[in-house]
Amino acid sequence: MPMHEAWRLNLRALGLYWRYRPAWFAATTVSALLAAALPYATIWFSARLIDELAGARDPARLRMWVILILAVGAVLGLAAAAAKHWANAESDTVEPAGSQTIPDKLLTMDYPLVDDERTIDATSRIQQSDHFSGRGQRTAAWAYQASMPAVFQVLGGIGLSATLFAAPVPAGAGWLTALNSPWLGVGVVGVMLAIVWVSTVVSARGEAYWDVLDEEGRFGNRVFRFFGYLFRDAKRAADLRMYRQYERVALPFQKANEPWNIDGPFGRLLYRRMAPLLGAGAALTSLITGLAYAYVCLKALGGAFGVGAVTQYVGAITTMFAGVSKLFEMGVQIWANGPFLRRLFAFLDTPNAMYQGTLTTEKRTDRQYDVEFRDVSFRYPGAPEGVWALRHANVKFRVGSRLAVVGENGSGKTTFIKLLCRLYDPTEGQILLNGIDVRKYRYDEYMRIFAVVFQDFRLLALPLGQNVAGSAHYDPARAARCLGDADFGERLASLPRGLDTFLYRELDPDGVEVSGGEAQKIAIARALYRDAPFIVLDEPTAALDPVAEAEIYERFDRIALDRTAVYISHRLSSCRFCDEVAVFDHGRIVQTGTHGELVADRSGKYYELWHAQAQYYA
Ligand SMILES: Nc1ncnc2c1ncn2[C@@H]1O[C@H](COP(=O)(O)OP(=O)(O)OP(=O)(O)O)[C@@H](O)[C@H]1O
Repeated sequence: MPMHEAWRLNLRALGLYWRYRPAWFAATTVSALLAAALPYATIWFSARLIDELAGARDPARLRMWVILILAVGAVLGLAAAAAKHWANAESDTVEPAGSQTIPDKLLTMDYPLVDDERTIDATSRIQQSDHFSGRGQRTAAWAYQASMPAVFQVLGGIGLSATLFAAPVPAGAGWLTALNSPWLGVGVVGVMLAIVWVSTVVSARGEAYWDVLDEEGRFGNRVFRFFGYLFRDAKRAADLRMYRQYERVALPFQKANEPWNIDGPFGRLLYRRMAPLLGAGAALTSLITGLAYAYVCLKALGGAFGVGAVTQYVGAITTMFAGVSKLFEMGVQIWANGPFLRRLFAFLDTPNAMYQGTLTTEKRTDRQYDVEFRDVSFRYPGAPEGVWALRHANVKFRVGSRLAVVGENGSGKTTFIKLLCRLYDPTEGQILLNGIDVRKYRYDEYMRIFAVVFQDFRLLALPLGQNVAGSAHYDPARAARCLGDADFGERLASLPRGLDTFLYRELDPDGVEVSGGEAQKIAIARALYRDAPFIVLDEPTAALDPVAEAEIYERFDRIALDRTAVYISHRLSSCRFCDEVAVFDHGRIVQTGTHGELVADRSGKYYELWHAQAQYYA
């Protein structure tokens, strides 16, 4: 990647931190300035002290230099420590900006993009680089942090060593007077710069391997992430034991796909190709100290300056060149970081394709929201041509009615719900709200019309009340009422801390482990608390025992009140409570009608499903 492109990307990455916390830049800069000033002050004052010792040895002046060395050292030391403390505190504060970038993007991405293979791959690679080599956003911050002291080191070094080249060797010093040639000074600096350059080029070759490693470890990292979480998930523990999943399935897979070990491709690259280059690059810079000593000592030998100045000049030159080589190294880091940032920004710049309308959704107390599917077809992104999850669906929801959606596995029921609440947009056809295409409404407002309990709903390891209300501040009486309506009232009464009881034990040792059915009731209560005009339950009773199921259905009319209710169920007996049933088969709505009408149609799908189920209960 061209250097200017790498710079642009790194500056853009710094912009992410700037937006989050400009004070971090100030703290880092001030801290770097003070940290660089301290050694130079010590070098300068020590040189004066040594000169005095080697010369007049005036006790008053010696005392003054000693006091100055101590005082300046103490003041600068304290100031540097305070600035470092400030900079560290700022770094801790700015750290979340680094880890929040991906979650922020994922939370605002179009839903279909979130589980897209490209998103999974991109986030996996970005996090892999971040954790493994620190490449990406954090390297940009780190390069800034490391460059600032180097800049001040170089400036201070120039200030303290400028007189070195000007100080002449007296005429009587024989061949050493040759050192007075300005070209020699230029030559010495030139050779030092050349050493830094060669060392930089060698290191750059080493650093370039990070990108190769990133590519090599691409799949291995996904394996690594999967296995990293495998054992931490307590919910997997039973399966792992029952089927000896780890020994029999996971371990062989892990072994076959593990690229990290020292003998694998990863180890070969990292230890045999990259490490020697980085080592050689670092070793080369030590030549600079040798050269500085040779030049300065020869000039001192010729009588250009006293012994005190030798310490000053050697100290100044080596510190300065350490700064120069650090700046070159940072240049390499910035360059090597470019491809990683390109991937990060390619991900962050992924455009949202779903149309975001501007119409506001009317707030109606009578809940008169007419929703209609008009010839809707849908194919999942990436699904092969001709594979439709939903085909030519036509449904008009009757306000305040109960619609049951039934059908075999994979017939398109959940897809239908996801389209209804606009997690996806139809591939063909339209969904209308009060006669207007739903795409034209503001997305957040449209979503507020629905309260959905998804099949794979998730609760948080936080207090029960907050789970139900979906908010840290809520109305406890309403939350308790909704839990009661969802048949969780008795269980709530048994909890000593009531609504304040934490669910699960991740965050509270006294948290309760709720059963699958209890979790489902809490999820239903959550949907009720939302008080949306549409309530949608995707297999609301799958995990409920028969008594609870009957309870829920009996109450359902009362619970749903004047809401339009849609629920998907595999237990067809529940359809008797509904005003209408839509039967799905291979992505098509093949029948609609009441339970009674559909059961009477002996040639229909519903009849087939009903009798298949009735057999089990006969
Ligand atoms: N995210 C997805 N990407 C690609 N295909 C999907 C995705 N989700 C579902 N499908 C496919 O779409 C079809 C319909 O799935 P859907 O989940 O709507 O069925 P369902 O009727 O709800 O099934 P079930 O009764 O098992 O819950 C299935 O063939 C499924 O494989």
